[in-house]
Amino acid sequence: MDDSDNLGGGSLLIAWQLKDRKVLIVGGGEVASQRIQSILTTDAYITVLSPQAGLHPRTSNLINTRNDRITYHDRLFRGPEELERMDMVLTALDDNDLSRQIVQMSRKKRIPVNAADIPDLCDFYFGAQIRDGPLQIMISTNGNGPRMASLIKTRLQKGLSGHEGQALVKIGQLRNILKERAPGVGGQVGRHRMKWMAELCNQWEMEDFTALDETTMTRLLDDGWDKGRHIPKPEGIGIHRPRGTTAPRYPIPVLQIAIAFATGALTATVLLLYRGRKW
Ligand SMILES: C[C@@]1(CC(=O)O)c2cc3[nH]c(cc4nc(cc5[nH]c(cc(n2)[C@H]1CCC(=O)O)[C@@](C)(CC(=O)O)[C@@H]5CCC(=O)O)C(CC(=O)O)=C4CCC(=O)O)c(CCC(=O)O)c3CC(=O)O
Ligand SMILES: NC(=O)C1=CN([C@@H]2O[C@H](COP(=O)(O)OP(=O)(O)OC[C@H]3O[C@@H](n4cnc5c(N)ncnc54)[C@H](O)[C@@H]3O)[C@@H](O)[C@H]2O)C=CC1
Repeated sequence: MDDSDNLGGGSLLIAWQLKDRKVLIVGGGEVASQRIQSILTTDAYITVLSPQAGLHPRTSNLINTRNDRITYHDRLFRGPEELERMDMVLTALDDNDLSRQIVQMSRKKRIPVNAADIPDLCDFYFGAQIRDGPLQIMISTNGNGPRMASLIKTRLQKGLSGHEGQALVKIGQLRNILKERAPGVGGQVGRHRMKWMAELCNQWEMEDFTALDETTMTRLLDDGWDKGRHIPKPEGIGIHRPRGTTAPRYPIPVLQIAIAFATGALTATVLLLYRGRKW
């Protein structure tokens, strides 16, 4: 399908940086506990507002163990003053009217807001998440099927090797060292860096990156970047893929061909036997 057939009606998928920003969560039930967990991964400061009696055990636990990031107030929401200096507001309430009012207050102050019980009024939605180190995958159905988002997540997880996060950590380190070695923003040097990094990612297997260390990274830059910006083979700079992580390049087609062959042979045999049978 052509992408241009599909414009409009979607949400912007972005990786929102919230480090040291202030997030208000009104409510402390199960949904709030999930919100807290999601926001904690961003290193934001969280304020939770809810009477103690309404706290889910997971919320209580997070409040107790993460008081470096979470400020808890054991009380009901008081009014617009709660929103002062907040960068984001989330409601996870069993009170739809209050949730609606908080959305309106946030909008007046131009603070992005999500109300767990009123999709139509949300500035943004949460989604199902797959995380592996720096790799972050969000599955959004744009409000259509939250549970289905979770099931699609499980399907996608099965397609990952488990090495992506580690590979990305190494790639991040390598890119930083390369920027130190060939400094400058934009221009010719930027274009060369980008071309070399893109080629390296295209030519190496994901697992090769996981095996990089300080020595082999230096060797890769000495023998590759410095010598005409070429891409060395992993073995050429002393990288031997860790045992058990060698992913065959085309595992599924090979298996499919084998199954198709076996099925074909079996069908032919059955047909021959059937034809040869005297009734
Ligand atoms: C619009 C949105 C707003 C927002 O919350 O940002 C929203 C809204 C609502 N969810 C409701 C119900 C359920 N939500 C879940 C689960 C999740 N909900 C999440 C996101 C979102 N939920 C946003 C859209 C995301 C998208 O469409 O992609 C996930 C993905 C992420 C997260 O919450 O962090 C997380 C799964 C994470 C994971 O497992 O990985 C389950 C399943 C379960 O609990 O097992 C159920 C019951 C079954 C079902 O309904 O599917 C209801 C009540 C409906 C009613 O009353 O009938 C509303 C309000 C309404 O729809 O009116
Ligand atoms: N977006 C999503 O993924 C989902 C959303 N929902 C919706 O999210 C909402 C919350 O769900 P749960 O956490 O399961 O509910 P819950 O009943 O466990 O929690 C409600 C919380 O609101 C607090 N609260 C109530 N009035 C308050 C006030 N005036 N000030 C401060 N805190 C107050 C209570 O103390 C409690 O902590 C529900 O409206 C539900 O429909 C439900 C499931 C999934």
